[in-house]
Amino acid sequence: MAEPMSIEEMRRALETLPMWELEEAGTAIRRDLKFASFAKAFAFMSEIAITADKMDHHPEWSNVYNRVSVRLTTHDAGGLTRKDIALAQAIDGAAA
Ligand SMILES: C[C@H](O)[C@H](O)[C@H]1CNC2=NC(N)=NC(=O)C2=N1
Repeated sequence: MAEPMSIEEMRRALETLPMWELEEAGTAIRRDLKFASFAKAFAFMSEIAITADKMDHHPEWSNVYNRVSVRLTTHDAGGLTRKDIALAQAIDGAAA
């Protein structure tokens, strides 16, 4: 099981993810995305759903029309782990 990250490790990882906000408790990160259309938002979610399932690491997310809100945390570890950072990087890559 992935271990929660140390504060220092988290700080360094988040420097590479400027679009993500760390929740106050320090146990999850969030990013809000906006797309040109519902179809584009849904295509993004479909792509990430496949990636996340391959990684066996799944986002908490919601979609309203062309917006997608994503929250990443590792439930098994009760906090942020390298798995969340890897999924955030995949999400940034798909949204670019
Ligand atoms: C059994 C399975 O590997 C686990 O339940 C995985 C599935 N996806 C997961 N996703 C997230 N975000 N956190 C987890 O702890 C987690 N655990």
